[in-house]
Amino acid sequence: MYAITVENLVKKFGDFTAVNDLSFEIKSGEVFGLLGPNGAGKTTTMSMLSTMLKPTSGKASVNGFDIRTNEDDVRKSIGIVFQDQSLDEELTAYENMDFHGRLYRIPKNTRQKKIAELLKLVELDDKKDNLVKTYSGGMRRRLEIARGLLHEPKVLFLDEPTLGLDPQTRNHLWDYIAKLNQEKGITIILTTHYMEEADKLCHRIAIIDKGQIIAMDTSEKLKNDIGGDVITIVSSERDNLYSAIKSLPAIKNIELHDSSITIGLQNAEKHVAQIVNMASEKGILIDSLSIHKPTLEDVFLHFTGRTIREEEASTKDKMRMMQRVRR
Ligand SMILES: Nc1ncnc2c1ncn2[C@@H]1O[C@H](COP(=O)(O)OP(=O)(O)OP(=O)(O)O)[C@@H](O)[C@H]1O
Repeated sequence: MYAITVENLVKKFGDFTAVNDLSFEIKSGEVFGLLGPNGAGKTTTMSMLSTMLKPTSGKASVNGFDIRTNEDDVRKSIGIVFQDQSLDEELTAYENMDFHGRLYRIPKNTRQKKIAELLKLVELDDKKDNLVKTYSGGMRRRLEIARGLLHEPKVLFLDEPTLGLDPQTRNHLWDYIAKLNQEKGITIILTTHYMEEADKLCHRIAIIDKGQIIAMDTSEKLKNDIGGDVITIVSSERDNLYSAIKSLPAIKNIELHDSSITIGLQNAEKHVAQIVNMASEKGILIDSLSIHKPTLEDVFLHFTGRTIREEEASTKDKMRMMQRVRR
């Protein structure tokens, strides 16, 4: 049983293709992640699936409802927590929840019961009468998630759920999201540019770049596919080194980057001496060498030749956080 099916989805803004022929399925009860750098097309995809944006072409259904012809039913069956904060700062947490419940026409008794239950779930019940403007970033996100669940959606959309939060708060929020999925069986689709977040939370991950899915699987499988280990070598003579070692039989894949060479292979410790010896026989200097288990960053690098560039992302985080504070 699929919660979401997407077939050849495309979104163009003028001549620019932001989402380019995406196809995937999400099973009921799954936590599915769209991982990619800024501008990859993640938010645009989520906006189309949640009916906030019309696709240029392609098809998708959410909880069995067509996103093009059955917008109301899609909306009623999903909860959304998007990047830009939409809480009313001048209201308390309870009032924010209550307002949302009224919008969805949830009867008073049920509403009161659900609000109490959800505020407890996200551990905000003792702060329910405090104004949201006194809340920290992490508390606000938890409240947004609780609010998104008030009308009992089957699918929850989380767009960059931990954007701009400190690592401790981020960890805390991951626990809530995992708990929601396990205890309530809610299907979750989330976007992130934090590899650790995708790794920790998602049953399956679609790595997206320039509007296209470049790889999709479980985190473990994606990492295994590029070799059991990764050796990263930094050398000013990396072109020569690349030519010298590229045909070694143990090497599963080898890539040349701006400042390094990455090698995917099994049992790296067995082969590292051979690589170093070949370099020294040719008089090639190695500046540094490291061995590690593949990460999702290695997977991204493997498919795109680039890194997800956390630094750039964090500049954007800061800008967004400043916008939030100003509101
Ligand atoms: N309304 C719009 N008009 C024109 N271009 C747009 C519009 N919305 C998004 N884009 C462009 O589409 C591309 C994908 O944007 P999108 O927001 O989906 O990326 P993203 O992967 O979610 O990254 P981010 O986390 O930065 O939002 C970007 O190049 C963006 O500039």
